[in-house]
Amino acid sequence: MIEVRNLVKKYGSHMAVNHLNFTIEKGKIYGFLGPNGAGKSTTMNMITGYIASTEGEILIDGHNILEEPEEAKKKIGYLPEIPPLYVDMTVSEYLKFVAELKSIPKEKRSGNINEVMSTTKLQSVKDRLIKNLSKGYRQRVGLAQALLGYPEIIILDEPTVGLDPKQIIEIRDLIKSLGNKHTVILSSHILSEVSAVCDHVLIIDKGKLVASDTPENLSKVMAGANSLELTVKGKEEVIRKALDMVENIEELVYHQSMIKDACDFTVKIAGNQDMRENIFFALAEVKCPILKMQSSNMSLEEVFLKLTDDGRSISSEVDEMFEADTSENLAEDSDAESGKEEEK
Ligand SMILES: Nc1ncnc2c1ncn2[C@@H]1O[C@H](COP(=O)(O)OP(=O)(O)OP(=O)(O)O)[C@@H](O)[C@H]1O
Repeated sequence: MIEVRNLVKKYGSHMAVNHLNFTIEKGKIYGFLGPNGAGKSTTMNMITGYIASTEGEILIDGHNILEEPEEAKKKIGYLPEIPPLYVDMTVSEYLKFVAELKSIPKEKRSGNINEVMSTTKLQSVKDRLIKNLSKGYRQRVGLAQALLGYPEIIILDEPTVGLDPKQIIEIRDLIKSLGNKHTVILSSHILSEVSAVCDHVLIIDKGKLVASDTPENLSKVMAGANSLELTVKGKEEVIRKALDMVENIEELVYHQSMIKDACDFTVKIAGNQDMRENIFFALAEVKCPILKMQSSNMSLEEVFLKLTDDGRSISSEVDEMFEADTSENLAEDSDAESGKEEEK
């Protein structure tokens, strides 16, 4: 669907994007994760044809974004970090305007506008001026404009920044539902967002791709091995003997358990094999009940911190921003929803 080959963007001598290579497959939700200044927006702006690359190429369904921009851009709906809204228009006036800009045939415009307003739940505010809407609703208007024209690919740059927790959940649910019909690329520096929404994660740091995998695999691979924490009732020798018979177990480390007559073990498993069922049956056979079995993979947050130098400072920065935004937007939104806004 999207091929990014050897992509470079230089601002003077500063390398904002440093030889990126990746492929985006159809029908998945991709998370583009990285600290501030990692090069996420620059990459998205190149994929959508907003800015030109210094080197390399981007193919959208086989069309080079610089050589065949019309064909390539038709396939993309883009919500930039700051949505390009005309705030003196009403929601429906603005969407009509965008539909015209996107050259959607006249007879299809109102049908398509109604559809995207229904997807983004904008009907109740369709005659409001955009400048009088809360941040959450403005973001939905931005999403609606990206969805007009049925683009196959939807690119969203930090779509939940500045929203309150309720709005964040709504926008995330909306993004998940978009994944049924579209290929979605979502940039974010919020780790929980990426693991909650995305099928695949690309981690970028200082313009370079440092990881590309599913959130689950990233956690496993970074942990060095796939391992389980077990608490089992029974004698250490009996449990050991039973687990020794299970294939793919590389290492068995005993720990004293806090629970009476039980033993704790860390079990390291080869590769990405899921051995939980085999372990269950092996221990059932020797009548040693499992009291706890838990995967001890790294969280995506730990992976991110390990892969990027300044991950830790970024996370706390995000938390602080999030707290500040929350109170501000809750006030703003309660106005919008209770209909206290006056249109000027
Ligand atoms: N127009 C520009 N001129 C010069 N430098 C730029 C320009 N745009 C971006 N940069 C630099 O390129 C690097 C990547 O910026 P970019 O905005 O792509 O990062 P980002 O990952 O999207 O960060 P953020 O999450 O803060 O938006 C940064 O060092 C930034 O300062």
